[in-house]
Amino acid sequence: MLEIKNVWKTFNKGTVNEKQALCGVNLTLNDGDFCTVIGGNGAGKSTTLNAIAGVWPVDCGQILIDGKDISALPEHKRAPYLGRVFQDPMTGTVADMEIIENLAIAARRGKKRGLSWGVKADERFRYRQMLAEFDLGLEDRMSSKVGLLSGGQRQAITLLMATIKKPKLLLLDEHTAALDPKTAAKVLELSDKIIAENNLTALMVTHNMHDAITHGNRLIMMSDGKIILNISGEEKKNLTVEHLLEMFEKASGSKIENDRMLLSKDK
Ligand SMILES: Nc1ncnc2c1ncn2[C@@H]1O[C@H](COP(=O)(O)OP(=O)(O)OP(=O)(O)O)[C@@H](O)[C@H]1O
Repeated sequence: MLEIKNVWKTFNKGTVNEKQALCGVNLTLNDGDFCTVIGGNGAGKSTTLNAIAGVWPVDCGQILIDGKDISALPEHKRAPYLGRVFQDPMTGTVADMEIIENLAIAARRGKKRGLSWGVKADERFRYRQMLAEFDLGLEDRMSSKVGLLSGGQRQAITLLMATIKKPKLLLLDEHTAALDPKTAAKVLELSDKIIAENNLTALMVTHNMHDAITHGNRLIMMSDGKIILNISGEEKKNLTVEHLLEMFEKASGSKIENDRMLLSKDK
């Protein structure tokens, strides 16, 4: 489904700030794989997601979705394949618009404005049902402006917007990191549910080792722009934080230096 083949990315080439952020990344995800991505500070996790989304061109290598090479496509032409949720709850939604308007915009992504732009009763009913499943009371607030919602509620709406058109690939970039632990757990539960119910393929960057272990069927660990661990199947199911730390130290030859990751290891 997703194939990343020998992708390299250098920032600020030829300057004192030159940084080789991706060094020959290779990754294949099958349909329905839910892969968590963990690693130290500056390991290349967000850069990998940006490379897939086409935020900038990569130096070399290929990115394929369902066998189609999207490496040369600009960001807006990759958007139909992708759904993305960022860390900041403010980024995915339009604060001044109602919940229902935000959802309607997401559902019409890629379509030309026309007579069908108004929200019909059956569409309203569908959104109401989707929101009711979240169990956050949002189904009774469909006409509320999104700016009035809490960070967790807003992130739940962003998640729904990112998946409403069933993207080929869902990119979650530390999407619960700005939330309090209880809300983060709720948004993760919603993410699991949406991914499973729609059989989505997903990549989720997290600094929380416990979350990386307990969610998804795959786990990759990055260090210095490379994937140093790629775990799946029974090995993923039986993984513990201690084991993961040991494997990281063995594979990278160093101790983990990401404070946030270490802080989250006992949760
Ligand atoms: N647009 C950019 N311009 C210059 N350097 C960048 C850019 N984006 C990322 N980098 C650098 O590339 C390296 C990898 O960054 P990236 O954001 O992918 O790390 P990360 O694994 O997501 O880390 P963190 O957990 O700290 O967010 C870092 O050294 C970062 O400073």
